[in-house]
Amino acid sequence: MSIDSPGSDESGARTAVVIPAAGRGVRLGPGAPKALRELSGTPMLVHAVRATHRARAVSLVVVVGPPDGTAEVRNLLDEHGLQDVEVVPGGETRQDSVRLGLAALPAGISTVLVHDAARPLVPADTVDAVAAAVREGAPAVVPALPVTDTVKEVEPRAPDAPAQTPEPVTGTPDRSRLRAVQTPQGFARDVLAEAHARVAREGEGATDDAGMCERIGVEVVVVPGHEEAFKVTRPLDLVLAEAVLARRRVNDGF
Ligand SMILES: Nc1ccn([C@@H]2O[C@H](COP(=O)(O)OP(=O)(O)OP(=O)(O)O)[C@@H](O)[C@H]2O)c(=O)n1
Ligand SMILES: C[C@](O)(CO)[C@H](O)COP(=O)(O)O
Repeated sequence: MSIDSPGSDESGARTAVVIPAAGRGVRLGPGAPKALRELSGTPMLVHAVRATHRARAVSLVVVVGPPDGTAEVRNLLDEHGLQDVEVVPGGETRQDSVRLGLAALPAGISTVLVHDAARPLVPADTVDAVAAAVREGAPAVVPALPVTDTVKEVEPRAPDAPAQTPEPVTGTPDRSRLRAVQTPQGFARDVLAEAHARVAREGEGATDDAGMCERIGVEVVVVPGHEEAFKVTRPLDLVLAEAVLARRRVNDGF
C-alpha cells in the first residue's frame, strides 16, 4: 500500500484487507482486549495494520474493533498515523466480525484478504503471495505450514470434567497430509460474501473463513505460510513475538 503500488492489477481491480480485532483474548489472560495489548510498546493491532500496509497488493484496510471500543481503536490508529484505515464495530464471534467488516467494503474491491490482528508479525511477502494467488484465479487461498507435532484425534472429555481426565485416542491422522493454517486468507470477494451469507443462514460456523468456503463447495488451495505469521494466543506467544521483534531490530541495524 504505497504510492508506487496502488494495490490494483492491470484491470484496476483492487484488494482490501479486513482485520478482525474484536476478540477479548481470554487465553492470553486478564488485560485489555488482545488487539490493544502492546508488543515492544506498540499495540498488536498497529503492528498488524502496518504489516498489511507494507504489502504492495493492498489498497484498503478495514479494522473490525470491539463493539464497545471502536472510538478507542480509531484514536489509537490516528495516534500512529493510520488515519486512512477504516474502523467498524465487530460482533460476538470472529465469524460475525468478519461478516461486518465485509459489509463495510466499498464497490470496486474484487479481492479480499482476512487477516487476524492476533497475527501481528506476518511478513508483507506472505500477504502479497496470497493476494497474487487470488488474482491469478484461485477463489480461496490459505497460507499454511506443515504440522511439526504428531496429531491425535480423541474422544474429548466433558466440558465440566477435571482437566487431568484422560481422553481416549480414536485415531492418528497421517501428518504428511496436515497443514496448520494462518492468515491472511485471500478470496474473490463475491465468493467470501456468499460463504458468509450462506453459512450464517444455513449452517454451523467455522473457525476460519476458508472453512466457510469449503462448506459451500468452493475449492480452497494452500500456499506456503511463514513462521512469523504465528497467532498470539497464549502468554508464551508474547515472549516469541518480542523475540522476533528484537531479531528484526538487530537485522535492521538498530
Ligand atoms: N468476536 C470476535 C472474536 C475474535 N476476533 C478476532 O479474530 C482473530 C482470531 O481470534 P483469536 O486470536 O482466537 O482471538 P480471541 O477471540 O481474542 O482469543 P480468545 O479465544 O483467547 O478470547 C483475532 O484477531 C480476534 O481479535 C474478532 O474480531 N471478533
Ligand atoms: C483464522 C485462524 O487464525 C486460522 O488459523 C484461526 O482459525 C482462528 O481461530 P481462533 O479460535 O479464533 O484462534
